[in-house]
Amino acid sequence: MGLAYMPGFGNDFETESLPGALPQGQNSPQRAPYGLYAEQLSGSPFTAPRGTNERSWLYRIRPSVRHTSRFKSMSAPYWKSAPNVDDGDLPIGQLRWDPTPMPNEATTFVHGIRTMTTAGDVHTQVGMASHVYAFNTAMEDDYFFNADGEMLVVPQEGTLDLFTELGRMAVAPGEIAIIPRGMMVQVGLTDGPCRGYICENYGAKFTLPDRGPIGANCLANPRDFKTPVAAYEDKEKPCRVQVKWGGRFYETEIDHSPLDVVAWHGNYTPYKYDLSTFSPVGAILFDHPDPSIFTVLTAPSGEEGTANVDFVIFPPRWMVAENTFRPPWYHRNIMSEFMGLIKGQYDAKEKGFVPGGMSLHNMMLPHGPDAFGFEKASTAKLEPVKLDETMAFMFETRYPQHVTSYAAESQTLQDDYLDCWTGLKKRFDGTPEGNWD
Ligand SMILES: O=C(O)Cc1cc(O)ccc1O
Ligand SMILES: [Fe+2]
Repeated sequence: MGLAYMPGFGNDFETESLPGALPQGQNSPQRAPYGLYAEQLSGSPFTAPRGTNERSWLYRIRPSVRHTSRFKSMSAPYWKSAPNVDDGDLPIGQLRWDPTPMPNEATTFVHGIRTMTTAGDVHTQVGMASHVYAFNTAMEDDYFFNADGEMLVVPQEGTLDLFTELGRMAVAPGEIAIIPRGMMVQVGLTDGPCRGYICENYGAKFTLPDRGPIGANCLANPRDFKTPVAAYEDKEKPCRVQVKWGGRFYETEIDHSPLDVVAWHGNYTPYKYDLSTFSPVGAILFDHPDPSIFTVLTAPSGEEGTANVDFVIFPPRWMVAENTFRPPWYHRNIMSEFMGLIKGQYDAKEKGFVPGGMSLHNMMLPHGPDAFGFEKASTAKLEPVKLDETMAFMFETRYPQHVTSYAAESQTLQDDYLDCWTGLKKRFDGTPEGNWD
């Protein structure tokens, strides 16, 4: 697929797939070019301050009100929303899962989503959900939008073809994509079955974190975010629009494709980002910094420095710190940490946490390197070491993450996760050196 993208984060873009399709100098001409309908998609209240005001103007073959009528409920039993109170008494402990198996039957993206955790309350636009997806079949005449939140998609296997209202993106493992709240999408695949993770963000949109004293460069740079150019289909045949709204699912039949936006302008857009363009900043003399230095995107909660959810990565990097225990320290955290592994190994858990797997270290629950990792890092010669061919990530939220019954009862849940810490011996023997035998 030779797809084209426009660079920049939060830019005001304009794009047309037919010459002259985009009105110039105004949004609502009496008649839009090509007989298109003008429609505004508001991603923020009209009155939001400039810095967070987001909307796009879409010029489309039919207005989307022609795409959304007579909804009937649809079943998507594994996609849960917060508060997920029906699932009863579920484990709070440190949890870890093996990779979700690929489905055996034909499964599309929407039906291949399994919720692992939910946090906050979808009805008040607070919190998030962590999902896995595994699917093997392209959506043909099905289209989907999620009114409950934006979706941060983190592929682990297989390249996604995300055909959104504003254009088309190919998103491979090592890249991420954002599908804005309310934006129509059709998900296809290009190179076999797909698996990955989704952060469904019910709250304020993801944005770039401030860099503070780091300055004007490094971490995720705005130019590396890519928004698709306009693309449309003029398809007249029976189709379905599937909707997630208020934690429930609905479906409606229509007689044409809703991906009929010929031109658009604005700043409420889907985008993708290649994680290898993240320029990490880290410890160049001693100690292990807080993982917030690796924040790619942050979704604020309204309380300063307290994210509704952060998306943090652990990319390839050099470890050079002197006289330092280099892996993550032992930790208890008011924030809740859901982690996944896209490829390679994670330095706190060389075994057991595998690509496609997941872990959950919930609010105030202790965690840290396993016994093997502790031993190794405590005795290693501290030369410069490159952690290479690796990419782990974390969805870190201020709200406790409640596991779903699917996650708690899954065959992939590791019963023996806690054992990874049992080998942590008492080293204290009253001498300043401690006992390292
Ligand atoms: O592995 C984790 O739990 C994530 C994590 C990484 C790190 O470098 C420091 C703290 C932390 O919680
Ligand atoms: Fe942690």
